[in-house]
Amino acid sequence: MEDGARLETVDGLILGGTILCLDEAMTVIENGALAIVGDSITAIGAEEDFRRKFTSPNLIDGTDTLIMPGLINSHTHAAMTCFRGIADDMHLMDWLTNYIFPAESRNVDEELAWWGSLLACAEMIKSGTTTFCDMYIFEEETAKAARTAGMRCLLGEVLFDFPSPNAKTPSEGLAYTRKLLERWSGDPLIRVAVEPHSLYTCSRTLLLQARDLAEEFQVPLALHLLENLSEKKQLQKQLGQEAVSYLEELGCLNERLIAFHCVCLEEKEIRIFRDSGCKVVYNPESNMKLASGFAPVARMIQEGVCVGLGTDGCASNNSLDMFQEMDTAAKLEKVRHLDPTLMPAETVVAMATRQGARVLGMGDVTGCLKAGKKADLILIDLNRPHLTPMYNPYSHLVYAVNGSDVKTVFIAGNMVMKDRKLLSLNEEEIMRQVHRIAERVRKSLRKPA
Ligand SMILES: CSC[C@H]1O[C@@H](n2cnc3c(O)ncnc32)[C@H](O)[C@@H]1O
Ligand SMILES: [Zn+2]
Repeated sequence: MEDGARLETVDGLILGGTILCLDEAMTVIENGALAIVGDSITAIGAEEDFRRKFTSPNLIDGTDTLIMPGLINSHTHAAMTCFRGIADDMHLMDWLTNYIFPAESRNVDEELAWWGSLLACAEMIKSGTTTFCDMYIFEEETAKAARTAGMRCLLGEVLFDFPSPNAKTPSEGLAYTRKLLERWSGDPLIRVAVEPHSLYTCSRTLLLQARDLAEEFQVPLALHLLENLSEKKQLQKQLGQEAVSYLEELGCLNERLIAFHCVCLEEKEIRIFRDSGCKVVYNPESNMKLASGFAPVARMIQEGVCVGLGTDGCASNNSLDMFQEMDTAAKLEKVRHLDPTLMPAETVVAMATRQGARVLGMGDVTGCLKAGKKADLILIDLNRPHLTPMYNPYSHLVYAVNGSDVKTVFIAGNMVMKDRKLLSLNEEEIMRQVHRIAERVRKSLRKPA
């Protein structure tokens, strides 16, 4: 519009700041501006132009901020915030079978799933995550919590051969998943996946039923895969073949498969994953803490596998801060191969945004800033000593920024945090409730098994 002409009113308008679009061209706009209408971005451009074109009742000053797509935590177990620090410094199978599974069977109920998921949402929004992929127990509670928080989510009830606190049999787990799929169908923020836990906890029959359900609803099929060498060896013995060839035989290898961890994926299997469009989520902090090993992440990316980034749950990380995860993701491959050129900052930021969205089947919706995409974005405060000066914004995001530098967060056009104040959640009340739940968890640990 020309000077003097009427300004167009938009629902939200950010003026000023450096915008990182994270589109294919990795567009960066200095002194940028962004307009929001409804749940979507309608325009991105120069501050100078936008001041002459737009006005809004919700004007945000972006000066001295980095504006980027909200981060995507592609693998977590949200309600496990209630088990943060419950058992550390042990091997995966010891940790899982002797500590985590028993603690879960004694304590996980709808109440824990609800408050634990709300706490996770609070932690994630406060550290810049706008979308997460979840696997846990009583996922209806997680869905409702994410909806309350205003977060975008792909989630699924965990499926096991053995009873979970929510499903006495695998059939009950599948029926619960079907209900989730039906109930949340068409929701603007919540999507449902079918999520068998792993190849070592699910029978062939259960995996085939899970595959069929995912096929029927055309949704992702997500599972833990080859998390460490002992799992690989156990599966070789149990199945008489490699895990990936077993998944191939079961007809699970397609563009809807999401495999978490993949520490022990071989070269040949990386190419099979690429050719069948399977997606991978890299969890470096969990892999380090449980000493699971080094996933061949740089090789997967070089070969063209779509790889996202995830924190895993709060009992194996023990934080949901994706900035911390990006820092580790960038450094671990460097030290492993003694090659500092591996996993450059731009690649890691793309994993936590655009590629994460593709992994979750949401590439058309979120993961980059572009007109037409949903307005899922964060503003990072640069006016801080540890972020001064800034030569390269990607370097800053990976090596210098931490979650508490996130100032303001929009998801689907709604402001869910402003100037570090959560607008969709009551942080104090959530922490109070989780303290209360932790008391009963603590007592249950003192009882003999
Ligand atoms: C995640 S819901 C199902 C089940 O998985 C357990 N779990 C948490 N983290 C991991 C991991 O890294 N590998 C395997 N299983 C994991 C969780 O405690 C639940 O019981
Ligand atoms: Zn996990």
